[in-house]
Amino acid sequence: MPLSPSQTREILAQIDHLPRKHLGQNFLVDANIVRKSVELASVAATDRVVEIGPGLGTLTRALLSTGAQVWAIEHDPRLAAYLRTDVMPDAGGRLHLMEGDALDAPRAGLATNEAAAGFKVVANLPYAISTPWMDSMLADPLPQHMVLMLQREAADRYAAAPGSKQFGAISIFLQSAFDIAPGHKVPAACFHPRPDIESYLLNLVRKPVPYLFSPETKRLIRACFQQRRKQVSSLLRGKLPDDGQSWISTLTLEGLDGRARPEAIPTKAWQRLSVT
Ligand SMILES: C[S@@+](CC[C@H](N)C(=O)[O-])C[C@H]1O[C@@H](n2cnc3c(N)ncnc32)[C@H](O)[C@@H]1O
Repeated sequence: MPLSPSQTREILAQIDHLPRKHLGQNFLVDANIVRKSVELASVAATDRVVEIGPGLGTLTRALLSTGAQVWAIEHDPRLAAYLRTDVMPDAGGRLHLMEGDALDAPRAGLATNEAAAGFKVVANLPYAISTPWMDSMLADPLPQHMVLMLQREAADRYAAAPGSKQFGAISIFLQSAFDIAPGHKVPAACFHPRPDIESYLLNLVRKPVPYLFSPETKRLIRACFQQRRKQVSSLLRGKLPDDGQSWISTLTLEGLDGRARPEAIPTKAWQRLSVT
């Protein structure tokens, strides 16, 4: 059973720990959401699962109870010490815990050759790192499935459709590699302490043929969205050998032309842009 709010408060008192806001320490205290996270990712005994920020191990224990192998990375030394003494001994050698920053080890120490054989990510992400961490996950080998607790605003940006204000570079990169399956709204009452924002459980399934952008193309797309009110023809002037004219001419496939603003251009069209 996941930790209740009072058990969470008790453990935090025992280890003399005050939740740290800058590390996004809002611990899950809702059994239903913990169960849903594991179920949405269909975690099974044969799976390798990466967890970012295991905290007090609520989600970690639920993942381990399926029989899966779990690779987890925790930045807070006091929480990492608690996990080593209180969660690891019950894990039968299936919890591979790292202490450190997930931005330095986005797959929590899961080796590339093992990741290539298939892995999933299930995590209640620390909000401050969600976008840079996500960006680093959008590389080979991609996870088969990710179920991520996110700030509602971030989830809306990741899932945004062209034409909306939230549509940006990260929406394009993510939606080129993953399909967005139904997720869940998560109220603040599911966490201790309660965050002052709404959360969302985002459910991402790797596409049968995922598309990954090169780092150079990513940089160019990001630069375009930094001036999202400008037309693409002026944004690309001087940035590509032909000022982007050959790519711009393909926008007619979408009924668009060089006057289009970045947010109006659909993901498929951005995939035709390539910086070499
Ligand atoms: C939202 S809490 C989730 C805790 C736990 N998984 C749960 O659901 O109750 C985020 C966790 O990520 C940890 N964290 C914050 N920044 C981190 C980083 N850069 N790398 C790894 N862990 C981080 C925090 O210390 C905290 O334990």
